[in-house]
Amino acid sequence: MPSPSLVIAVDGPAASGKGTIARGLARHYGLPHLDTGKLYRAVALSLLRWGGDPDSEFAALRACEDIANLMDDPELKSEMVGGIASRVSAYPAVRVALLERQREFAGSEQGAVLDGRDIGTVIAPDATAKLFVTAAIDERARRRHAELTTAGLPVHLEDILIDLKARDERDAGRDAAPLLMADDALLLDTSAMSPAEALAEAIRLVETRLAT
Ligand SMILES: Nc1ncnc2c1ncn2[C@@H]1O[C@H](COP(=O)(O)OP(=O)(O)O)[C@@H](O)[C@H]1O
Ligand SMILES: Nc1ccn([C@@H]2O[C@H](COP(=O)(O)OP(=O)(O)O)[C@@H](O)[C@H]2O)c(=O)n1
Repeated sequence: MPSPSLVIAVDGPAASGKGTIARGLARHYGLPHLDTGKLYRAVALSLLRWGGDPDSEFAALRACEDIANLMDDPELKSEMVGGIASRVSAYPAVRVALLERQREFAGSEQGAVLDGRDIGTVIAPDATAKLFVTAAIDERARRRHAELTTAGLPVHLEDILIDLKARDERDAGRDAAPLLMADDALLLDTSAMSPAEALAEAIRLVETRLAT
């Protein structure tokens, strides 16, 4: 049985493997998992479907009202939606609109695993264990390319690389909750690891936190 309030924060840049690790940690410790990137992607998709302007904070805020039925939409995975998500997620009003449900999830009595960009810094600053997952940009681009190709989306590796670099810069450079490694986070570079090796190392790092 997991500790009743075990909360694990997993942050990192796009396609670093944080979602795979977060899902694996949730399975290992028997905890519920929230992929917070899906919330921002759903806002982006809602905006796209309705024809709202991503340059308008007001339009992006309106798009937040209409995301419940988009959470399992296959189009969420596209790099186009990811790119718009990284633009609308820079708006403070959008971050505030999505804050409470993430805090509630992180505060659940049964504990939780959340992955995103600002989990260890803003959403769950008191998390039991914080991991900052990263990987070399070329490796991340290869992984995302393989993922999207397997899903049947026609994409070019060079375009993915350009998109990921732009998204990294936007996510790290914004004023509102930028992508930032928390002071007390543990770094996990998965560049040369298989998914199974990365999960084993993540469990080892969480255990070191639980032991202290
Ligand atoms: N260590 C790894 N080695 C190779 N591929 C990986 C590894 N970790 C994840 N992947 C694959 O890379 C893609 C992106 O991983 P994901 O966990 O979704 O990243 P993120 O949540 O950081 O965007 C997925 O297709 C996943 O299966
Ligand atoms: N906690 C979070 C999660 C995602 N995001 C934004 O949402 C975008 C999509 O997030 P994601 O986690 O689905 O992206 P990937 O890492 O899976 O490519 C990111 O580029 C961020 O701009 C955020 O700002 N804060």
